[in-house]
Amino acid sequence: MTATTHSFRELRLRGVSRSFGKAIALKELDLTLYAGEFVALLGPSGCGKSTALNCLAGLLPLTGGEIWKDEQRIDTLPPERRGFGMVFQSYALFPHLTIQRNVEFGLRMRGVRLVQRRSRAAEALRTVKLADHAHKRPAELSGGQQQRVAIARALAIEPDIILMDEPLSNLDASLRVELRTEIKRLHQSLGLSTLYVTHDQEEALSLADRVVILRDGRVEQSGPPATVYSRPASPYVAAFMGYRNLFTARATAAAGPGDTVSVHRDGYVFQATAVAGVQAGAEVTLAIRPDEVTVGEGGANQITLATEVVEFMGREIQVQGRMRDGQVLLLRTGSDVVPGDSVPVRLPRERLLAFGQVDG
Ligand SMILES: Nc1ncnc2c1ncn2[C@@H]1O[C@H](COP(=O)(O)OP(=O)(O)OP(=O)(O)O)[C@@H](O)[C@H]1O
Repeated sequence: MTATTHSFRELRLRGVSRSFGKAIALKELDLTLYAGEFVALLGPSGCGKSTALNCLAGLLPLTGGEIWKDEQRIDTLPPERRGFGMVFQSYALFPHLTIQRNVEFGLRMRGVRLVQRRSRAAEALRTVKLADHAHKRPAELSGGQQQRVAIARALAIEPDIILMDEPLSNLDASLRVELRTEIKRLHQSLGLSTLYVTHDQEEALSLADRVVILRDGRVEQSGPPATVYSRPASPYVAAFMGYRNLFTARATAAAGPGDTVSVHRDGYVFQATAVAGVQAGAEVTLAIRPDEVTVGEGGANQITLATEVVEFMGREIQVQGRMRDGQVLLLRTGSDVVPGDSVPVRLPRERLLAFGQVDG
């Protein structure tokens, strides 16, 4: 298949809400997808990701808000007229149909004639490198191959946008990584606009041009992978981005966004980087990733860690220890550390983030 010519500029969710009785799954969600973009909707279970995708696809009616594709309002259209291809966690293939017929299915529903159907399905199967399996039935393929069939089926209808809901979740670890690369390759070669739902930060960061983190049915942060990874906007996003060390301290002076802020905690004084403005005397949450904590003497933010648990991780080890005041700290290092050691470690100022305590 050749690179997509986009038939729209932007898809816009405006104040989209969805409730189930008293439970609010989406709260006035605003979200824009630009043509050609790969956007990952990321968040923990229950934050509203699937609801957002299903509202978009027309599988769930909205209880508030609107969805627009350029100047066309589409939340009032039936699913098949919205121009989306869908890929689900469960491959949702028909077991009694051949792979070829499964891929043709959406085209048949749209009244595409047999000859054209055949050639478009064959082309989609070539794109996902499954042309040789066209005559087989789903049960004869691996999980990863079945999901590629589902992707081919979505591609065959030549959608404006592909919606993917946790497409890799049913696969084992090695297949997951393999198909992730395949999805990235398809996006790079076809330039298809994609909205991809996942709870896996690594998947979101590796695939997407832009990551949107949802919290309780609202956008908590939206930005390029490198930004949400190194500059999370809140402790909630930080926790999701692998900042496994989160603990409180108190600011000794006010600081603006990006400034160095001095904080103290139980006899320790740390220099940290303020993510947003911090008031003097305010409680802050400090966040640092285990792989940013360094072992060794020297420099500011030096503490001694009483090590408790050491886990072998391949190139590195993960160490769990306690600070003098009992606070648990995780680090990753190539140094030789054993349980029961007293190890000097440093929390580099530029990687130790301080969040004002607005949302816990
Ligand atoms: N059919 C339903 N009836 C009642 N509540 C629902 C229904 N579907 C979703 N919810 C609720 O809406 C909220 C958002 O659910 P949703 O499935 O969108 O979350 P999610 O982020 O996709 O989570 P998961 O990854 O577990 O699917 C949750 O609190 C959920 O319990």
